Amino acid sequence: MESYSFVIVGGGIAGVSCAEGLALLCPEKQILLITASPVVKAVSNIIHLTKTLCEFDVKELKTEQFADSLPTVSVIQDTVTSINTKEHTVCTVGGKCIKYEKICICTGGSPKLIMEDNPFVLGIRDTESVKEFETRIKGARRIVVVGNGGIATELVHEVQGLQIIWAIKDKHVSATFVDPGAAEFFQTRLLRAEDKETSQVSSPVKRLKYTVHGFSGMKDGLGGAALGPDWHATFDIHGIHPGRMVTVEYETEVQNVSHRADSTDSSDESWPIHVHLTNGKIYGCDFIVSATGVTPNSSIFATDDKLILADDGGIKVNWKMETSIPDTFAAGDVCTASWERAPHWFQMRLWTQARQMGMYAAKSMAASLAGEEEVLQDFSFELFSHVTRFFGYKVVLLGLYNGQTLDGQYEVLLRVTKDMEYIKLVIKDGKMQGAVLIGETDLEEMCENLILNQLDLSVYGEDLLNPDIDIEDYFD
Ligand SMILES: Cc1cc2nc3c(=O)[nH]c(=O)nc-3n(C[C@H](O)[C@H](O)[C@H](O)COP(=O)(O)OP(=O)(O)OC[C@H]3O[C@@H](n4cnc5c(N)ncnc54)[C@H](O)[C@@H]3O)c2cc1C
Ligand SMILES: NC(=O)C1=CN([C@@H]2O[C@H](COP(=O)(O)OP(=O)(O)OC[C@H]3O[C@@H](n4cnc5c(N)ncnc54)[C@H](OP(=O)(O)O)[C@@H]3O)[C@@H](O)[C@H]2O)C=CC1
Repeated sequence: MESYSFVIVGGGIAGVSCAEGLALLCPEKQILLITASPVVKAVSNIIHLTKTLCEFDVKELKTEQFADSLPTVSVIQDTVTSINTKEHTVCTVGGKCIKYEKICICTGGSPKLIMEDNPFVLGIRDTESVKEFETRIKGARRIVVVGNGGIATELVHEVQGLQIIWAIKDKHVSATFVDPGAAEFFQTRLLRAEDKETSQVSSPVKRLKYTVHGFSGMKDGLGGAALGPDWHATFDIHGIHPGRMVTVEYETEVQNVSHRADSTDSSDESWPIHVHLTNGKIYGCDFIVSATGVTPNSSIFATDDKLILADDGGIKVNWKMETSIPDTFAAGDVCTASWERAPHWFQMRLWTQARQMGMYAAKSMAASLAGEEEVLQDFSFELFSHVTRFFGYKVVLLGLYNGQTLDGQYEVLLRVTKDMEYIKLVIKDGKMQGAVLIGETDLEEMCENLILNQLDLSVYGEDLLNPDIDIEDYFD
């Protein structure tokens, strides 16, 4: 039987970062990456904006290309069906059984759709699903987007040439990421009717280009690795009309859908599907995008011993990224951080965290193989940090940026310059707990430091955000 020191399951950012980390830390050990997808996702061109905040490009590499780049890493494209944790063996659909000493599960997540099996309900996760979306949108006049997180926020801004009904449970848009004030700040760009390409709001794509040649889909219907920054940039996601129109339906959910011709909406057109919202409105549309979160792929293969799962379905991991089963680690979207967290960090299923967890799992696995007891936790778990783009603006989120875990016991310092910047600082007992920085604020480094060092800022009061005072001078 083939045997490896380390086996990693999954070729997304978490699995690839884990493999790269192990190759670096244990150059004499053999590593195997098993992935259902024909391409793997690797990080490149990392730009550190602060200690914890970084931007990077994502490359899609064919499995052979990735294996060629690291001499001790082998890659097979296959689907894992079972892991025997006592025997330390992993078996695949392709009939392979492989022995390992340490294994890391990085199988990601799948879209959690509002209606599984309804052909008019699409989820977006990997290249294949965006291609399906691209095909469907070509002839579309109207779509209903359900969900109020990352994908929905990006879609309503990027999709052109058709009417979008955005149905959200909350009182404001993009609630997974921002507060009502920031949502208000986005409003002009959200409702702008003209074609984005002819307006000033589009920003150049600096990062990822997805080109997957000869990608003929996945074995066993398993999804590929998740998309990430700028995923929409290389797909043609235009409907048939010029411009676009977004109607937001607030505080509502989808009650049911019907295909009946007698379901009527306010238009006189005929539609293949009608969406009945809990607020009583009915919208006919060409299809529905369910951008309603992810379910961790934690139970897609058998294990002899039961992996303990968290309430959200993720595999519980401790601060060393160890699961409940010895020699079995997990990282990325599939796992749920179940250690006592630093006060300003929490888990969100993001690209950045998948990378940090994959790299850190590698460190832990290497130490475990070497019998080293002590592993220092990575600095990145000290502070939640995320940088992205919403509605054409740079968005930086730091620490408890929405007052998470503070039970409403905090103050907010705000500075808003219409169409330019939105800065929100979350302060408790005079100390900064979090920040939302939208636009080119250049404040990320200072805010990061102030959250980490918990300096008492009471004496500065509102001067902290006084545009006439260069507050960075205070803290040099
Ligand atoms: C449209 C979209 C946009 C996003 N944008 C951003 C963003 O701007 N910023 C950000 O930080 N995050 C973003 N994310 C989230 C980010 O992409 C994910 O959090 C991250 O990629 C998760 O990485 P992962 O390696 O844990 O999982 P995945 O990327 O899902 O990889 C899982 C891998 O496991 C393989 N696999 C699954 N089951 C098996 C099996 N049984 N056997 C073998 N292989 C298996 C899969 O084929 C895949 O290769 C976005 C996600 C989506 C869907
Ligand atoms: N730029 C970025 O950083 C991006 C990040 N991503 C990441 O990719 C992953 C997938 O994105 P996405 O699908 O948008 O997931 P998110 O977790 O970001 O958002 C899911 C949204 O759907 C809502 N929701 C859940 N169930 C229902 C339901 N039955 N009916 C109506 N609304 C519902 C959630 O509300 P509630 O929370 O109240 O349940 C939430 O608003 C996430 O991990 C996300 O963080 C994706 C795109 C861009």
